[in-house]
Formats: sequence, structure tokens, C-alpha cells
Amino acid sequence: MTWFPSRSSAPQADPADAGLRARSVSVAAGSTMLVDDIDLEAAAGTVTAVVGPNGAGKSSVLAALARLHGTGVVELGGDDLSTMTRRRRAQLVAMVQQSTETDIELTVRDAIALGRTPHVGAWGDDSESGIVDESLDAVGMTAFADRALLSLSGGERQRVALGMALAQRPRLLIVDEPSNHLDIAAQLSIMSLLRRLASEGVTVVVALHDLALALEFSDNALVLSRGLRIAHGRTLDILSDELISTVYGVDARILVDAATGRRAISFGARRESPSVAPASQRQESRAASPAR
Ligand SMILES: Nc1ncnc2c1ncn2[C@@H]1O[C@H](COP(=O)(O)OP(=O)(O)OP(=O)(O)O)[C@@H](O)[C@H]1O
Repeated sequence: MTWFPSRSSAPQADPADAGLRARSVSVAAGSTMLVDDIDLEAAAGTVTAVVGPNGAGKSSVLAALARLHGTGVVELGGDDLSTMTRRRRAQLVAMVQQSTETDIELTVRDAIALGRTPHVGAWGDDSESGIVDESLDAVGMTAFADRALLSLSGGERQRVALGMALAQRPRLLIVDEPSNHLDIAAQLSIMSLLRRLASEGVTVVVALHDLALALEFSDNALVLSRGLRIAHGRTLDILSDELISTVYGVDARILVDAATGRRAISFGARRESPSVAPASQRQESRAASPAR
């Protein structure tokens, strides 16, 4: 299945032109810096994993990239996401957040159809209505299409949330911890789907707790700790035993399966606490205002 079968504005082939470029992204809550001065570049057609311990600022950075809050400049294909209309931004950027709780009475199909909203014309017309069925299929929810959203399990809701984002046909897909609630087969299937979307030109940025998934499925990684950028580069280059051990405060050893080349990580007892001073202590005087 191809993801952009009939879309005339399919992501451009040239990664340098179509990708994501974020500079000096900061997020504050009052006078507390949650994330400080993060730069990130992600070419179209790549998957970038955002990793780091609990509270490192992953969700905050992702929401700032989607321009839900924070300061700094975020460009997609050279266009500043902050200065475009909300509708235009919604056509380009989809975000799947961690919380999938809802009390809205919708069927699964209706929920996924909501993802088409930014593309629906003034008369309620959507020339690509088949996308809803494709999105249902892609996240394995076709059999659930007429089920009430409220009746779904956590993992099923997670898939619907991703299905909504797929229906948006974004150029930039931001996903916060998609493996939450998912069994191992579902995790691999969602990560494979993200890889496939990238292969069709989408820029994918995904927060992951599972570093083995990051090693297996991402091209590049952004490593955060206490609101600061610790490393950014090719995943296989930067996610080393030493970096993981330092950032997470554990003993970590990456193991490569000689037969398959797949990587797993063996973890040992915690050593000392991570030594990075939090952004909130470093920059208490700085405060970022909400994005436009
Ligand atoms: N409104 C707020 N006021 C104060 N602190 C906040 C606020 N929102 C988030 N934080 C703090 O900012 C830090 C970063 O939170 P964030 O959710 O971005 O981290 P994360 O890396 O996604 O964490 P996790 O892996 O646990 O999901 C956390 O310490 C969190 O407690």
C-alpha cells in the first residue's frame, strides 16, 4: 500500500528542502524552563527518535515542534510553522499525543474521519474520502470501524489516534510514545508503519522510551536530559553504551545479534544519578511565551 496514492502535494523528494528545522526551541512553565534552547534538523523521509529519561522534556519538545507552545523557530520545507494559518499548519503537521483518554461519543470511523478536517472544503467536500478507509486499515482497526471509541482498550485507542493523524496526510508526523499500551507485535507494526511513512517522504519525529526500538527503527536521535539537548545525530552513532549509561544513570550494554543484526540492550544496576544540571536550574530567569 502506498500512503500518498493520489495526493498531488506529496512530500518533496529533496530532503534538504522539505524537512524540519527547529532552532532555539524553549518551553517554560511560568519562570521554570522545561526545555531550553533545543536545535533539531530532520530531513524529509527520515525517522528521528526523541529519547531521554522521564521528565527529560520529550513531550514538551514535541508539542513545541507542533507549535502548541514554546518559543523558537520551527520550519518545515523552509516555511515558518508559527506564521502560517492554523488550517495550513494542520494540513502539514499531525501530532499524536501520549494521552488517549476521551469521553467523546464517536465511532472509530468518525474519529479517524476527524483527521480529514483540515482538508475539508467550505462545502464539507473531501476529494480524498478513501483515505479514512486506508487509515483504518493501516492501523489495523478496520474491523473496529463501527465500534464506539469509548469501548476500546488503551492500545486500540492508541491506534485510532495514530489513524487520525494518518488521515491528515501530514508532511510532518509527530508521535509521542506510540508503544504505550501496545503489545510487542503491535509496537513493531506501528514502528514499521512509521518507517513506511518516512519511506514515502514524511518527516517522522517520535518520542520513545524503548531504546531498542529507537536503534531498530530510527535514522537519527535527539537525546534529552533535564530539558537540555545532550546529543543529536545518527542513532547508531550516538546511542552508545556510554551515553545511555550516563543519561539514564544505569549500566547499559548494546548487544548485536550476529544472525539478524538486530540490537538489544542489556541493563544493569543503577550507578550514580545523571550529572546534567536541569534546564530549570540553569535558566530560571528565562521564560518562553506560547507560540502563535
Ligand atoms: N505545567 C508545568 N508546570 C511545571 N512543570 C511542568 C509542567 N509541564 C511539564 N512540567 C515538567 O517538565 C518536565 C518535562 O516534562 P515532559 O512531559 O516534557 O517530559 P517527558 O520527557 O515527556 O517525560 P515522560 O517520559 O515521563 O513522559 C517534567 O519534569 C514535568 O514535570
